[in-house]
Amino acid sequence: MSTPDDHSYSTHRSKRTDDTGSAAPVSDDDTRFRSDILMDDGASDPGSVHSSDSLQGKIDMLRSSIVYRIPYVHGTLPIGPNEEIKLFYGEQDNAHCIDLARPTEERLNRLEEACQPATFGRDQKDVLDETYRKAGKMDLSHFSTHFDPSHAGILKLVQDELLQNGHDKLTMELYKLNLYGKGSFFKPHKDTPRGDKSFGTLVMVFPAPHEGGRFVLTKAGDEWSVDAASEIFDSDGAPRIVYIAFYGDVMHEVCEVTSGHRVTLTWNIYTDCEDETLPLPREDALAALLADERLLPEGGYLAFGLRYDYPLSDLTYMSNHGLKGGDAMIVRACEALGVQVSKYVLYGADSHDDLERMFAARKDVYFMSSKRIDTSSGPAWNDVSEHLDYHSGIVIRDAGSEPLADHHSVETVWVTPYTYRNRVKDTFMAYGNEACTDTVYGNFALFIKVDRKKS
Ligand SMILES: O=C(O)CCC(=O)C(=O)O
Ligand SMILES: [Fe+2]
Repeated sequence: MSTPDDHSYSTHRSKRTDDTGSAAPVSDDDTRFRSDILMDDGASDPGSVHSSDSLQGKIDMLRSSIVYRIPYVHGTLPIGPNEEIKLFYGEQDNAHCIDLARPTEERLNRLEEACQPATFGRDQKDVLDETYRKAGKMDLSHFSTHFDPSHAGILKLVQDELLQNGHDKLTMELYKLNLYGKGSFFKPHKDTPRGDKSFGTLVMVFPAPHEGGRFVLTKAGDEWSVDAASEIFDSDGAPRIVYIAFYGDVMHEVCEVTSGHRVTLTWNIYTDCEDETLPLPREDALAALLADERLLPEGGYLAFGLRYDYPLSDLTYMSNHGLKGGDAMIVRACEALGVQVSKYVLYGADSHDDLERMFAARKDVYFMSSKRIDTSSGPAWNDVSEHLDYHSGIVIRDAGSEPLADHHSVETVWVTPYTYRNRVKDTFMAYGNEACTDTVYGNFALFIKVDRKKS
């Protein structure tokens, strides 16, 4: 198999961009961000340009050094003139073979007939709903092929782009064949994570002539699209394969195929990554900020909202080394500086009515806890705050904001916006007229403690 000849980026339509002009995710519906409350150096307007010497300038510098990369890689693989990509399918005594390098229409029609209607996962069930996904599929038990994307250099390329390292730490497993005839499509969805090591998906589109079937990816307000139909033949008409690999938390869609056959194979990508394989951080920006005594003069926390979704519902048990992209860069920067970074769960005014009352509905105040509220055991509580006090939760508020009247609170500077994407739901025992269960919601974020020991 030939090696990839390009991995150009496809059409990119940024719905929102940050002030550096990059495609970094910025404040979204699921984030809140107040960089306007840092008052000690007078830099209060988040839209203004801050000198690199100002405290706000240093915070901006750190934020922009945390690169949230394009969450997918895409390109084409040339197919040699004598190369065949044989795919066998069918039953004993009724087996067929199709060469996916140069499939004829007749063979594509036969393959289409052998496919089943494609189902998809909804509420932990496999459902058939042709208003959501109309396509043919063939499970692995019904076909086989010698084609292996890692031999074609794809594994290395995906690692370099999505893991940003040169070591072999990802693995791929062939998952399915999909065939989209005229009128077929798959509406926006995220792929079901297959275990804790789930990293993403690789889709390969083979050179079966078709029109339509654009592949659209969206993440944090940005949108990209790959028009494989126009890429499966080069300018001389030679066939090639189009590949698209993306992180598991990227929403994607196959637009309607208007003619021909769109044939894809998909692979699940798994990670076994260790910390040394993760992206290199700009630890100097973090060092400069931490060294600035104007930052949190009374001590407090630097906080970072998580920008990626994680397959584990309980991030407590996931090591920091399982984080991705820009989230992983924060951890690497801290490790390079010997600074501890911790994941905490935040419970705010929107987590529970008790907290809304306690925090006077303020959106910048949270109970911060190293543990999720323990649902399974323990005594019943009069209210959520007692519960959190028991777990040594501390109250944080945005730096420079009004202290709370009834609770000691610690100042926090958010470097990247708080997000609601890794939300946990816990039930606990509460006292009412009768003992009953109650529900509280929390979100994970990353924190660096800033100590200011007074001499
Ligand atoms: O066939 C494709 O292009 C993508 C299919 C897909 O998204 C899936 O099977 O989850
Ligand atoms: Fe998918």
